[in-house]
Amino acid sequence: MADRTTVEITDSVLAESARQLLDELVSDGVASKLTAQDATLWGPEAEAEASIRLAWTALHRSSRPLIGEVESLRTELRAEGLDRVVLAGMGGSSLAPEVIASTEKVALTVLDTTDPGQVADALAGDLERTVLVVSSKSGTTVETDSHRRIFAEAFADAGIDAASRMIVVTDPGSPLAELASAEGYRRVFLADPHVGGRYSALSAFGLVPAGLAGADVARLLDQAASVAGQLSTDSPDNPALRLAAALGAAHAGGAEKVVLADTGSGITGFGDWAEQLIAESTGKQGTGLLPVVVESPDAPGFADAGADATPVAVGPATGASAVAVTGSLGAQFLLWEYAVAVVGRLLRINPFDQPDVEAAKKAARALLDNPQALTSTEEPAAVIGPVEVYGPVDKARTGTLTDVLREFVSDVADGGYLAVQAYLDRLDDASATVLRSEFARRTGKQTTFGWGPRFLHSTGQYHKGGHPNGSFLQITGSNEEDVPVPGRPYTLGTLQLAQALGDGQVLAGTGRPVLRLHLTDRAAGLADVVRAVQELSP
Ligand SMILES: O=P(O)(O)OC[C@H]1O[C@](O)(CO)[C@@H](O)[C@@H]1O
Repeated sequence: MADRTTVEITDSVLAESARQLLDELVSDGVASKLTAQDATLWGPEAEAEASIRLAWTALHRSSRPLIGEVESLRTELRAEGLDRVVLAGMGGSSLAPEVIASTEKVALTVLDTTDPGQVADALAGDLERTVLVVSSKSGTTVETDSHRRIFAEAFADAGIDAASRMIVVTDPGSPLAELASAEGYRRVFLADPHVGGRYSALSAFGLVPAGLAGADVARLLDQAASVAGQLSTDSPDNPALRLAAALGAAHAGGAEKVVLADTGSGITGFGDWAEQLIAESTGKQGTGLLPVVVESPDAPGFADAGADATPVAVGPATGASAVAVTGSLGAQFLLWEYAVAVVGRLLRINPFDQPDVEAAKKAARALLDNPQALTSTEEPAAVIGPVEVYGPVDKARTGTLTDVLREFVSDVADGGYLAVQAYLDRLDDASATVLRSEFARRTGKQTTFGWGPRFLHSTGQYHKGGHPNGSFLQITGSNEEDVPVPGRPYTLGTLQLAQALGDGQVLAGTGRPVLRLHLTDRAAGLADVVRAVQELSP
């Protein structure tokens, strides 16, 4: 793993335009003020929120006591034969531990889905060996609460004392903290409430699940500590200021997309974590940076990035990258957090709120309260084999799936983007991910891919609040089996559909184009959709 933490701006034009911003950031003392948790950096409107969101700058120190606590709990659990860790958590409550665990190659089953099949597969694992980490800062997130209910019932059905298998990470005083104490859950880790979800990688939210799964969390904090001094220095060599200046200058020049490719960082899946940090922090008030996570530096969107995008290497620079960021995982977490907070200042937005996420949650809740709305009225505009088409398509021109998609992509704005949103099983339906590169190659448009509802807690903020130039392709699927949510009048399948339709309504309500393809047979439908995209002209 590359240990030296650097930000190299290899594109000379970008380097030149970043220089002025960098000088301003240095002379304004932004790095030292951020380290000192100065809440005035984002203007008066953001000050109240910022004043309760900046403790992450010190987590490499303040999280130290967790190292021993996590290690001793892990030892205790292992001694009881509990070595399978399942994590229920959305967005900031699961993305960091997933990257940490994958990078260290330790097993962690992450549940950030409402797909009934995927949850059923996790339930079918060996419950005798399982602990469930329930992570939620607010303690109210519907997906996480559903997973907790489902696992509690499954443990009980298997004759296992559920409370003894529940480990909670939450903010003090949250409904989850109260429930955990009322139910006598095995262990509650209370996190620092002055750290927001997407800045919580080095807090209990990142460290507890990853550490219980076997990751070396002390090393992670050491890595972050090793770069903290550099990040707090008001100097043009400060890597976070360099990254912020490069991204800010690129945005000012019309490149609002940040295309992230791993170029040999030694980190697995860093883009998925960075995606939430960038999109939820900056994508609001009609502005922001859209993260586009691609498969490799050769993938479409990176090597052929146009004027609307900046190719950023996570790892050493390549011929195509404009910016390259190297460093160990702990160092990169802290570096990107600093950089994105500083980009918030450059874009004049509050990087610590997510105002448009709530709209989709509200729409989903309304649909759950009126479940007939999910099943009854809407007729598909077309049914093409195992694929139902929903949306404003021209029926006269929709003979084949390729026709439908051709019409849809022809409307993607110039310099806009296409977002593929798959409300499917990210393990069993993993082949859906090829749609990102297939669309990007054939349309020449920047294309993102997200699993629903996971992306709702990440790029979902940008989709609704960021630059209004996205087109949205939702993919939903029939469920062979469904999973009831104990104590709730709905199943996971109903919740999943309500989330897709709710977000679709909100997107469409802002005038953004939305097309939904519903797969009545997932495998056959996905194969047809992929084939149809491949038939679009390049
Ligand atoms: O930790 P919580 O409160 O369950 O929230 C999960 C995620 O949901 C969001 O609040 C909004 O989608 C994210 O910012 C957050 O990381």
